[in-house]
Amino acid sequence: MNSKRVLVAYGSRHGATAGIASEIGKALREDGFDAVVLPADDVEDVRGFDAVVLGGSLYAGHWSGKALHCAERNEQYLKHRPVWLFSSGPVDSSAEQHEIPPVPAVARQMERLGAREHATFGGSITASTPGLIAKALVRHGKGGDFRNSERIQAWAHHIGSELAAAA
Ligand SMILES: Cc1cc2nc3c(=O)[nH]c(=O)nc-3n(C[C@H](O)[C@H](O)[C@H](O)COP(=O)(O)O)c2cc1C
Repeated sequence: MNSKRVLVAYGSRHGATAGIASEIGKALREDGFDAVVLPADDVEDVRGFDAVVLGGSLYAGHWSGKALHCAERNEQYLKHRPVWLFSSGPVDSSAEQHEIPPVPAVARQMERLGAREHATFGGSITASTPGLIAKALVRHGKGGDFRNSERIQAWAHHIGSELAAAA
């Protein structure tokens, strides 16, 4: 067991991003890290962690406010730790086809925190997603679960290898 503690925090409205965070946490635990997965709202202090992965879902071109506030609240400590950011959203295969850059607020956080990398993962809208827009999208055949476990796990193991190399 690697003694490094890694926080995987997420801002999610309906659980899709929480699922991605949980896969990242699982992959990091497989790599021997002590990975803890928490909703971004519950993160009060990151000082107990050696590294942080923070992600949020995209709505109308904006990153989750929960993830953004978590980054802002903890800025002074995140700056001194290795940080990775991710976004989740596209309900199509675009995230598989090309790299989707961070939206402007996330790009600013990358800069402020000196974050190592950003990744965009596909999102999910299914019949159980609440909200009129989500329901309409599903009705018109535009829903689906585009979270790609293989890609999520590969990114998490890549983070794990960077952290192990820095040991
Ligand atoms: C009203 C609405 C607006 C959305 N806007 C975006 C968007 O601007 N960009 C994007 O990539 N995905 C967008 N999505 C897709 C969501 O980001 C996707 O469903 C995501 O997996 C939701 O994650 P969550 O359940 O963790 O909140 C939108 C979804 C809805 C319902």
